Amino acid sequence: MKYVIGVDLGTSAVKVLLVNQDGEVTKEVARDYPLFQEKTGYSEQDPNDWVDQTMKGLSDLLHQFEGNPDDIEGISFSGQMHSLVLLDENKEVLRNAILWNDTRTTKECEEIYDRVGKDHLLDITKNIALEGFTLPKILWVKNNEPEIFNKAQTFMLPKDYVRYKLTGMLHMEYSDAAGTLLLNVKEKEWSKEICALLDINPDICPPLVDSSDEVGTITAEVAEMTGMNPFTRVFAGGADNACGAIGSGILEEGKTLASIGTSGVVLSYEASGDKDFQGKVHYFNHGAPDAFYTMGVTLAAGYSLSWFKDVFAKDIDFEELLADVNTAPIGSNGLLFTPYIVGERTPHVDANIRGSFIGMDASHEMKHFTRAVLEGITFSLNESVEIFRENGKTIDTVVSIGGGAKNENWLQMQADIFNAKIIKLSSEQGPGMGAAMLAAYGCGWFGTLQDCAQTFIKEDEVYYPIKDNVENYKAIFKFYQEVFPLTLTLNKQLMNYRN
Ligand SMILES: Nc1ncnc2c1ncn2[C@@H]1O[C@H](COP(=O)(O)OP(=O)(O)O)[C@@H](O)[C@H]1O
Ligand SMILES: O=C(CO)[C@@H](O)[C@H](O)COP(=O)(O)O
Repeated sequence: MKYVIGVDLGTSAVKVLLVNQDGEVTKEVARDYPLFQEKTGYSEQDPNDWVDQTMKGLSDLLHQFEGNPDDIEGISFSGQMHSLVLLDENKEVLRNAILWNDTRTTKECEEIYDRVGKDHLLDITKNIALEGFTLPKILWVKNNEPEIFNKAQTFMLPKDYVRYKLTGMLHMEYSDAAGTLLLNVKEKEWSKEICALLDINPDICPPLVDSSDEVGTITAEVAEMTGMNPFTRVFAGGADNACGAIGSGILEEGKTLASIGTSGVVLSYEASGDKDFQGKVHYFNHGAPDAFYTMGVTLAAGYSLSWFKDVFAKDIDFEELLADVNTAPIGSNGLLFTPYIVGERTPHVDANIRGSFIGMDASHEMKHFTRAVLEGITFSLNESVEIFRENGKTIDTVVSIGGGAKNENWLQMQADIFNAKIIKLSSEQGPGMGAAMLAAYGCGWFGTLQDCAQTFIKEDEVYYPIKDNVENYKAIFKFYQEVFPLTLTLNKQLMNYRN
């Protein structure tokens, strides 16, 4: 039996999957790393933590593997998007990575609009300037840390940096490059024009490759450290959401994905790169050849739940925390939560808004708060579902992946709030599976990614919307939507008291 490895470099952890030719995940290892939040709005990680933990994860996997390492033919990567890694002339990391959920760059977004023009930016990149994208982060370093910026020879994204450390070969692939705001998404080339308008040397942009391109083999040193065969073929991989889409079979029009990881995403396949969503949703290159996808993003989806657990229930695990949520009624007995704890992206582009619990009552217990958090996260994702429906998309079936798909009550809640059939796959590790599929396709096991999907993707459970619940949630969703405008001014004023 032959195998491939899919590495998913998430925000909370790196997950390493060993997948056989039948698409079965035969081993799975996860290793986490810290997130640094020095100030409100800041979010950083050390790129070397990603590399160390990936190497350890691969080594753990190889130790547990009872077969012959020579049978592991290929490896590929999925990674958190947008996060900026800057390298010097010796390809050493210059500072911590500034992550996708770091929102310190509001001024830089304004600078981009001033110098490039909003419509022109949208024409070239298909996207608006959001604090989370990479270009505003590059400008932030240029404006605030010129001594570091002047030393920068190249910029990278997380999984591209890890792949570089494993192979010695430096590339970026299109699905992640699309999230930088420096790529001409339709033409698939770096925008020299945007670089010129913002006084950025275009040479910092790395060479571009396709997701399934073979970029080399692992180095002898990495082989030695992990137990892998030095001839293991390495394929570029994709942005975590592009890989999540591949790993969930979102490979043709009409298919929708909901991912609840640290962020939350509702994603839809697009065959062409010339539709106009006016920047209401993100519009990026897919990891599948010549395809695209659109998506809405909740900045703190799983992160709202893990924040809640860390602050109020540190000593129990997620299973215990969620064990009795179903004994609390729909609407959490009149308690609403908005998951804006690090600001929001879709549908409210607002780095300063913050979350709320509305309607706290003396009768509320832990289970009501926990349920309200799950409901608030899912309502936020439903705002993206609504945008897609308003733009004419039919959303009747949604594949649900990510850590949030581990809980069956939450899956039923998604069915009831989205008013759509929810499919849970046999592995909730969509991005890691997508990365493994890119390696399997790259190794020539299948003629197309679609063929690979037929073998690799297996449905586990289906959750159907329950009519009464759907009606109840429709009414509560309207109240949820009122919280943003009602708390806007208050949150602006409170900003002065955040450190
Ligand atoms: N058993 C569980 N039930 C429900 N949600 C969970 C469970 N375990 C983890 N999660 C949620 O999943 C999130 C992590 O999902 P994951 O897809 O691994 O994220 P990432 O790819 O960003 O690292 C956590 O923040 C948490 O909210
Ligand atoms: O910023 C985005 C997408 O635009 C996020 O979806 C990141 O890609 C991080 O993903 P997770 O760690 O939540 O998987």
